[in-house]
Amino acid sequence: MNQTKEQRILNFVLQNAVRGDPCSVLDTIDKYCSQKEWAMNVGDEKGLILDKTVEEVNPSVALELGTYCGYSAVRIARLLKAGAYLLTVEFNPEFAAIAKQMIEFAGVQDKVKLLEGPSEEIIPQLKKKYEVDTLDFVFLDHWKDRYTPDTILLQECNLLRKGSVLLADNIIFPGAPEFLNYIRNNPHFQCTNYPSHLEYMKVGDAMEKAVFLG
Ligand SMILES: CCc1ncnc2c1ncn2[C@@H]1O[C@H](/C=C/CNC(=O)c2cc(-c3ccc(F)cc3)cc(O)c2O)[C@@H](O)[C@H]1O
Ligand SMILES: [Mg+2]
Repeated sequence: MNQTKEQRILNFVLQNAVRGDPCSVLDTIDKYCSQKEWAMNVGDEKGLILDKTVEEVNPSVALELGTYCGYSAVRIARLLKAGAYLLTVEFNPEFAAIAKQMIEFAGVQDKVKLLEGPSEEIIPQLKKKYEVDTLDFVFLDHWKDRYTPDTILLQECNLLRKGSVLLADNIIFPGAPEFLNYIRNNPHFQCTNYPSHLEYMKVGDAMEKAVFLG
């Protein structure tokens, strides 16, 4: 049975990256996906915007929607302080299995909890089942038409507090126009746009930061 692209990416990491070294895992994925097979990781250029935002927020509890192969989970987890952790949500079992191995190989498994299932089911469970009080940082990188309903759900579940930071990928390409309209016209959020490029391509893209004002 021939391999999937995601399995090829994982195998390339297992054979070429340094076990326990998150930066080497990120560099190896970026090398494979820029030279051999494109894949929808946030990538090295937008990854720097993600890094800066995570460092600025310095979250104790972070949430990621859309784990995929685990690239941004490794990217975020490597920057978390002692005792801080990332909850990452993925509903495709194959991708979840790949991401789990990627996270473990990078050595950040103690900081990452991979939650398998659709975000609309997981988000309402975060307080009771996963003992979350509020979220300091949320990275949105799943289906683009889910950004708005999940942002509304996070508010309904009282998971955001004054100063919680959302960062959304792909504002330009593939685009999240409905989310952009929602969040920029919402008086409870202070938005900032970060122009960049689509991962591994010369196509324009951007990330949007939205700080919850309470
Ligand atoms: C039900 C809610 C829900 N709950 C839990 N997990 C969920 C979920 N909805 C989705 N997932 C998982 O998240 C990942 C999907 C991510 C979706 N991302 C893009 O579509 C995207 C596309 C391009 C691009 C494509 C083609 C181009 F030509 C150019 C650019 C670039 C990018 O950076 C992109 O992020 C997968 O693992 C899903 O299984
Ligand atoms: Mg993306």
